[in-house]
Amino acid sequence: MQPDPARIGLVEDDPVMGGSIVQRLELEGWRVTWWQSGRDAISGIEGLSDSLDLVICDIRLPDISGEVVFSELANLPNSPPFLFVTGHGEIDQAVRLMRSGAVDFMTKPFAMEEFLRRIDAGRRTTHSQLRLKGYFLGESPAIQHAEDLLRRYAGHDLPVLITGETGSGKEVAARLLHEVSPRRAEPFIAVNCAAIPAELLESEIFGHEKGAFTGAQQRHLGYAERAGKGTLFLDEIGDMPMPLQAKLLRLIEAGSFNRVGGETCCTFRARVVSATHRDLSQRDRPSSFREDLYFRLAVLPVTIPPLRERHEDIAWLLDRFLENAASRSNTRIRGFSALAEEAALAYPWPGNVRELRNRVERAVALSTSEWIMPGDLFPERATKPGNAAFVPLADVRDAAERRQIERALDETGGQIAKAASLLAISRTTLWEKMTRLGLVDRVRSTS
Ligand SMILES: Nc1ncnc2c1ncn2[C@@H]1O[C@H](COP(=O)(O)OP(=O)(O)OP(=O)(O)O)[C@@H](O)[C@H]1O
Repeated sequence: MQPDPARIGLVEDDPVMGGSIVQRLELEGWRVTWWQSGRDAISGIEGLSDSLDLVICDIRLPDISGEVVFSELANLPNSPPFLFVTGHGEIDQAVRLMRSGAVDFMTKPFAMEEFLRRIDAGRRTTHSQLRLKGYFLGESPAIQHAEDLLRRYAGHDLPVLITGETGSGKEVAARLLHEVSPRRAEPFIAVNCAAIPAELLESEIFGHEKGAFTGAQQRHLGYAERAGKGTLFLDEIGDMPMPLQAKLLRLIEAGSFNRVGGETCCTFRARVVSATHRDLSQRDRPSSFREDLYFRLAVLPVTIPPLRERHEDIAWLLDRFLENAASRSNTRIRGFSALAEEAALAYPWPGNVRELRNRVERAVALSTSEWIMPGDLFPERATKPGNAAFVPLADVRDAAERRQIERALDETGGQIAKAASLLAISRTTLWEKMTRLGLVDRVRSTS
């Protein structure tokens, strides 16, 4: 199944289950170390942590729970990824563990082929390969954390709720989730619940039979049916009218629905992924949103942070959208001026990524020089001084210094002496700045 033999740790107290897992994994060519209690596993894994590619851990153990094993080992410098094996009643706990960093979970009973596939996907080598390929959503630790979660959620059929401000990239995240899931060859159907008039939404989602209402001249298949075995993405779910919420709950819980005016019960096979810019959690949920539906939709939650909380992505997105816009037009623009970049880093981006994309596209269309200037990105500032939001000057300087240092280190393959010379500062000054800005990991050689 895989070229290199993996080293797997197994924490399972049931001798029959444990024995058969060990036998099967060894047949696959993997080396397995088996512990039958949580305490034995903690001391065993501590000693082997570096060399284990994955730990498969039962949640219910005779002495302590698998959750305690995981949390006690989580702080090891090179702690291995954990795949949990759970009973049906423990899904909530498994989901909580995934949110705190476990790589995956399987519910008993499971098919061995699927189990092997999950082990192969979750083990450490695959993860480092994934890292090497880079992330799709951005460069900041915050967005990479969200992307890691989405990739972990991809192998499951449970509903996912994506929360984030308008324009932050919730639909992009939903599409990524679909693309990395086993459903990728099936349809991805996106429905914006806020954009469709309430009286049409039911027949748009569930379809209708001929004659169901005036004007229904033929049978119409709704989004739920057209999604097939793919993904049904319900955007702005917080705007779904109350009467439809009950029908949606049935769609998810029973896996079935009726077309409007129809008697036949249709089977629903798609995965539901929904998104909202509102906080639908218990604390702030509007009374117009059903609590039971919220819990059903949010089994696997993920938050897309606003752009102002992920500065590292601003420069990355600027370059990406500039490249896109430039490839579509016959532009002679070579890039962003340092001042334009600083202005972008200092701006709070209330409209998030969508606003950044629009501003770059407009700047490319209107700029008259080879380098995009602050006024191209923020033309309104020229006419409305004082309108722009302010951030501390020190933050602007740090962001600009970080970006230039990162560029110099990239250019020199992480060699501090050469980078210092490119930046026309001493090695000591560069080192001090890198320490302050948290960039010391980028250094390869201090020669
Ligand atoms: N990580 C990203 N990489 C590239 N483009 C992105 C990224 N995130 C968002 N975008 C772009 O930003 C715009 C808004 O993204 P998207 O529609 O996914 O946001 P949203 O949160 O779903 O918005 P809304 O709340 O309005 O539904 C789109 O043009 C999208 O292509």
